[in-house]
Amino acid sequence: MAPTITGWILAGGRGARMGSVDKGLQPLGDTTMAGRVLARLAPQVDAIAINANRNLARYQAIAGPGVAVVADHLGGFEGPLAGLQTGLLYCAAQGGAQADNALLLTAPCDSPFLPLDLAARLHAALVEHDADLALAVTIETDPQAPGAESRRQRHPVFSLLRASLLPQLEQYLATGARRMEGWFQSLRVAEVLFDDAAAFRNINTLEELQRHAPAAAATDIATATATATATGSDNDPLPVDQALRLIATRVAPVVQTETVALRDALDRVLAADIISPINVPAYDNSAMDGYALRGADLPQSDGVPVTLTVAGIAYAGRAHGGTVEPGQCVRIMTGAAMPAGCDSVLPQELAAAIGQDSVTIAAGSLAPGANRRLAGEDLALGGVALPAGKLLRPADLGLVASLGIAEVTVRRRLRVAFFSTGDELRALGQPLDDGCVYDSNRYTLFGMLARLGCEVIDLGIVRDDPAALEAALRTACNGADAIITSGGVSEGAADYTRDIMALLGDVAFWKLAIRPGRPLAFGKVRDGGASAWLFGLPGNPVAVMVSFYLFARPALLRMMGTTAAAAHPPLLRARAAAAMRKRPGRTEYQRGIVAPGPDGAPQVRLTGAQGSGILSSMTTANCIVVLAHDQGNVAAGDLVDILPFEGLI
Ligand SMILES: Nc1nc2c(c(=O)[nH]1)N[C@H]1C(S)=C(S)[C@@H](COP(=O)(O)OP(=O)(O)OC[C@H]3O[C@@H](n4cnc5c(N)ncnc54)[C@H](O)[C@@H]3O)O[C@H]1N2
Ligand code: MOO
Ligand SMILES: [Mg+2]
Repeated sequence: MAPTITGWILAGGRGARMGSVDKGLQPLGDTTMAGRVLARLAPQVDAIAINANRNLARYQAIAGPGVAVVADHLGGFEGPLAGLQTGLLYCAAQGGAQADNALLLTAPCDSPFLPLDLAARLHAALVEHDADLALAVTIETDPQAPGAESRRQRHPVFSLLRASLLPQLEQYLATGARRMEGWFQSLRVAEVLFDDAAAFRNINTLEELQRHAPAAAATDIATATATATATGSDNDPLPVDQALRLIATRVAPVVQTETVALRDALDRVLAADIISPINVPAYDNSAMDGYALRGADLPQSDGVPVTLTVAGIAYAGRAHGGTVEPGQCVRIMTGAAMPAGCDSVLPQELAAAIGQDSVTIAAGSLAPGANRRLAGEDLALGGVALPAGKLLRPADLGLVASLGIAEVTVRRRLRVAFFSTGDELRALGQPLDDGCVYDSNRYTLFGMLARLGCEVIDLGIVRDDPAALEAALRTACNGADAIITSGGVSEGAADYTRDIMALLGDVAFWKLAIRPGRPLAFGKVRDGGASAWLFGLPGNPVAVMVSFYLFARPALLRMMGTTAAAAHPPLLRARAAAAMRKRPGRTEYQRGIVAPGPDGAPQVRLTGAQGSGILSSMTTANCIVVLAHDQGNVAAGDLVDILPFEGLI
């Protein structure tokens, strides 16, 4: 299960070095220090809250509704460790079923330049080292003494920790100790080195604040570059989970909603919980065709048979009006309301004898209460029938209909622009000149986007020409929420995508530790006031599909407003029919065909050559075999992970 990360902004200090002002409330650019930290942290986490000990109402105004502002559990400005404790208590209170998996990410309110990949990188380290806590580290050099030795600086207030540490922290606090680093000594701590020390700089004095205010507007761009430094290079490609995390922490659901007729809601994302206005079923009813009776009338388990008088008949939609007296029963059909007084139904085939107006029941043939469907047993009045974020499937339409609801509010459709790049590409209908290929990526992309229910904007083929590329991206920004391109992201002499994307926005280029799909660009591109998230996918036809499914699709689903669970379908296990070659140190996505093996359990074989230009392998396959980062060669008979292409729905 994916962890839930709660962002926790530490704003509970006295601000001693700022003349006791409330640091988080100091204006910075067009917002406040805390507002800025909130804006940078919120996209990285699942939930966020502010920890403040003064001016709670003003913090609430900055945070807006839905963001909690929480004062320290220990009163009296006891320092950041008390803030941490309050954060862990907050997680526990929110926790529910997720509690074991909950994480807290702290950041101080006076660090308006904090990295946009803070959560992603700390989380990756926490998992990799199976640590209790991950914290940020930078290398500091003294600007006054450039030649002097640099030192490692830990930033304990930028920590990601497991919410389950609360009892340990309470024990530590009970000793009277209050130092963060003191407590950390008892924990498994993973350090994460960030290149950009300036991102962690905090503002301590009013003079510093004045100095930084003008620069604040420019920091989005500066930190975009910091994000880009998490790039992964040829020698050190970025693992899949880090890239996914980075993407997930940045994109947010579209805000607009629309109300549509129930049938039009198929494959759309529910914008608000559907609360059941009725009980379903609305009344107790029979699950069987047979005889409704009083459980108390049934024979003792070792007793003699009982004969009941049939006092009437109940149909679905036509109830038996009267009350059933002891010794009586009612002939009843499936779905008919239970007559007053009855609590059990004898299926007719279980009757020992059926007479003209009587039924005989043998001992032990029925338990009291059997075959009665209770009012509200499917959906209870006032309960959440479907949660916001649900991608509506056929069953969901039926469920909503069972509540009598004819229209639902869904998020608006995502608008996705896409184009192919390459001088060698020819559109369908054109002659295939020497050295050219037909543009197939726009068709696979169209299909994949249409399946997601996106509004697609096809911008055609764009030449390997910087000006043409720039124009296409600018056009795409206007009117699209996301842009998908294929080709030109590698390092060939005609691969311009990277330069133009960087020119137009904040784009990270990665070499991913995967195959296929190594080069990938992700980020935001802008044109005037318009902007869109951009996925620059590699050109090879299999790479474009694999990188779409693995990276773009989950991000688009999140933008559509689905819950994280929907964005990542579960991997299943199948037995390898034959050996598979696999190099450790990268995740490999091989095309497979899964079918029942000799024992009936799923067995998978590869489609043959796995080159990333062999598109036919994608049409032959019915699944992707996912071979994990650290995994080596697979022997015949080993279990491997697979991602099936087709779901039932
Ligand atoms: N020196 C290096 N070369 C390459 C590397 C590398 O790391 N170092 N990575 C290789 C990998 S892996 C891939 S994938 C590709 C990615 O290249 P680009 O994104 O720059 O894509 P192009 O060069 O434009 O095209 C690659 C390939 O795909 C064909 N293609 C492109 N678009 C389409 C389309 N719409 N329909 C059909 N086929 C398409 C194109 O003709 C090329 O054959 O770079 C490797 N090189
Ligand atoms: O991404 Mo490339 O297709 O790995 O070959
Ligand atoms: Mg290329």
